[in-house]
Amino acid sequence: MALQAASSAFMIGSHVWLEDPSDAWVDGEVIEINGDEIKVQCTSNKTVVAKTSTAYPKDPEFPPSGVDYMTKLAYLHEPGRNVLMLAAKCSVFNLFQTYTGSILIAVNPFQRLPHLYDMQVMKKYNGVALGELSPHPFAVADSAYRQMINESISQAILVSGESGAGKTESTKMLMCYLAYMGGRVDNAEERSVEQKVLESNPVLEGFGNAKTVRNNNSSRFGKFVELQFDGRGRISGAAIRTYLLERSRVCQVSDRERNYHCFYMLCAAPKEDVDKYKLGNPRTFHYLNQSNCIEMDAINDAEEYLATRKAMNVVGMSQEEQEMLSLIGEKNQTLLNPRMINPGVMRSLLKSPYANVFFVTRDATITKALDPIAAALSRDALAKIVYSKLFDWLVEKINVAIGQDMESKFLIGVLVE
Ligand SMILES: Nc1ncnc2c1ncn2[C@@H]1O[C@H](COP(=O)(O)OP(=O)(O)OP(=O)(O)O)[C@@H](O)[C@H]1O
Repeated sequence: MALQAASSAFMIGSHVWLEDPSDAWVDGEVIEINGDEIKVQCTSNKTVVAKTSTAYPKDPEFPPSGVDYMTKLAYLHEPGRNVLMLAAKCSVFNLFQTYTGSILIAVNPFQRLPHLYDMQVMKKYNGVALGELSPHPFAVADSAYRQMINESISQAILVSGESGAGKTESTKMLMCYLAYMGGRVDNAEERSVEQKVLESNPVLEGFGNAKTVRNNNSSRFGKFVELQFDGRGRISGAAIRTYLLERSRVCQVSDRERNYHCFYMLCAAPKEDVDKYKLGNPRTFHYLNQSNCIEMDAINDAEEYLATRKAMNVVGMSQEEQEMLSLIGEKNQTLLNPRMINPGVMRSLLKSPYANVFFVTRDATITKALDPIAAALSRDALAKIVYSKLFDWLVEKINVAIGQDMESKFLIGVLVE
């Protein structure tokens, strides 16, 4: 949000922000006004002449330790926001989070800060009104939980922001807190619903996340996580609804980005699996080698493969179902309804450089040769459909494993857009 001051608002002595090519923003005091230009004595001691239209007013009272609430800022504009974030980074506890009204604005810290999200911190936020303690995702989750209990109304939390802003991480924190509040303690032997939701994440991320220019682990789908509660506020079930998976990525990858993680994981699987599924170097696959980015420093595909297989076991996927997923590399037909498509025909269709369009009538099979471009387009269209069906199937599988409670009294939904 940018509220730019009218040029006439500046007087000699006004405090202003000016954009600076090396320091991003510099602040100072107006010492001269000449028509539409102002001369500013900067706090860094240099003197700058700038157009009044490019200057932003500065709040001289802004506390160097920062503010908890954005609404406490006199001016909401780009330099003010930057200063706020800088101040937030410097403060002792209130790292990277602020409120504007009842909306929490969380800035991606790009570093792990476990001391801000551990059990002790959860205990601290339990039952405390929003705004009493420092801004935190736990405070938002607590407020939703309390309102659900006190007013007997289901709640929804919207997590919004640009790619890489930290939506997925914030959602995990919200889930952890809600799990802490509504966790079942009656059967310690059995894994709880909330545990299953969190444990299913690696599977969902393996097939729905990819490296983009902005985020090494970008979710390429929208998600609505529904936590269901009984009348006593205990979690009784959960469901994950996904929407708008980015299908084009399956067959088209820009440079510096990657296809979905699962493809690289499969290629980095232990040798016996690679041989079994007839996989190999990812650079030999057209859907993977369109981009130069194959390996990533931050992600070890071989380890991720094992972690994902483990998570598949945890969410209750049988060995046979896992094998079926692995076969996507070579035999797409296994994922299609076998009554509709003959596996042998499909194999020859996909392997042939001149794929055929075919129609099966009661009396005959009619085939028509496609030119290579049309054949490649058909192949891509098929791959996209197969992949999105696979993803939907996976989500359904996860939901069965987690267990929905059709009788639940309330729910708290977390929508990640
Ligand atoms: N609170 C946090 N603590 C530590 N690291 C974080 C936090 N939030 C984000 N990050 C880091 O930033 C990366 C990107 O965050 P995240 O995946 O949550 O973004 P996103 O908004 O969900 O992006 P996309 O829309 O592309 O999926 C994470 O992989 C993590 O490394």
